[in-house]
Amino acid sequence: MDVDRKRLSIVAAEGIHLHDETGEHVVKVKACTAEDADPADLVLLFTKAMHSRSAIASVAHLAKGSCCALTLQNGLCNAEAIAEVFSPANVLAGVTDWPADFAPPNGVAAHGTGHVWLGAFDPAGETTAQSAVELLNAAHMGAQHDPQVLAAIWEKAAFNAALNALSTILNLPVGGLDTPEGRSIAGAVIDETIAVAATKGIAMDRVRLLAKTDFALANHKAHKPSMLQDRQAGRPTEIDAINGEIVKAAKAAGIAAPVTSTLAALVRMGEPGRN
Ligand SMILES: NC(=O)C1=CN([C@@H]2O[C@H](COP(=O)(O)OP(=O)(O)OC[C@H]3O[C@@H](n4cnc5c(N)ncnc54)[C@H](OP(=O)(O)O)[C@@H]3O)[C@@H](O)[C@H]2O)C=CC1
Ligand SMILES: CC(C)(CO)C(=O)C(=O)O
Repeated sequence: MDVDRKRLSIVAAEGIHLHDETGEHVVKVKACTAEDADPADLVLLFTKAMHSRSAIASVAHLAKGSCCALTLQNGLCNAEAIAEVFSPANVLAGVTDWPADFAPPNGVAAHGTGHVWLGAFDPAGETTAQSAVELLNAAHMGAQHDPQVLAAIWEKAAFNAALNALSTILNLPVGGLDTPEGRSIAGAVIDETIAVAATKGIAMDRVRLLAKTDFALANHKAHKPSMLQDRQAGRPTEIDAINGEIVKAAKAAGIAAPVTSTLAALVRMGEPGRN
């Protein structure tokens, strides 16, 4: 499902052209707008975070019976947006580190393999979360059920608040951040986010998060984070849903998050319409 009718008609006619390390694959799919969508077992919300509310509202007619909705988007508050439309027991949330770029008009360029970690938004949804894991693994997505998925979502937000924001400010792919300065700024954002999450009772795993950051710096050197892709295409970024939500939570808890907040301000200064 998409909002762009021209793109939908190309995808419907020619399929999605997926380029990965094994070559090019053409995947035929039914492509349609939300109003033409058939009843579904699982809806995956994969817009940018600022479009979550409108996208999920457009599929409200699918939120019946046991139909579930899963977000693997970056940022905080996407699952909450889904839960305004779907019953909380049918909301699944998680994160992914699969790196990919949209290759217009109907292509996707994948830059290496990745994983998915997902869990239930409400304890009543844990069995459904397991079924979603099995479904994604039938498509070799490297999915795992994570009963502490809120911590994983905050860890991903910390990762993105550091690397996506820095990469966007510097106009450099991930490999360009692999300097002592880049690592030090990323480490400060990670520590600030851990402190904010702790005030909400969320225990982030600092060692795991630093290891993921190291892995990205070493292995995803050519990847342009989605925020940088948005900036280069002249689109608004997800800065409010990532750094912005961390800073908002820090303020609510009465603690400082100066590095995360400064990166947010620098990214906002370059948003479309600001200059
Ligand atoms: N790219 C990556 O490698 C990764 C991305 N993510 C996260 O995944 C999410 C999606 O990212 P990505 O795929 O890169 O984003 P893109 O911007 O490439 O794709 C989002 C698509 O959603 C469309 N869209 C906008 N509004 C609606 C709507 N109301 N209904 C249906 N479709 C809509 C957009 O259309 P239009 O272009 O016309 O606006 C666009 O085609 C983001 O949260 C991102 O941070 C997470 C991990 C990796
Ligand atoms: C690909 C990945 C995991 C790292 O940059 C990402 O989340 C993004 O690009 O937004």
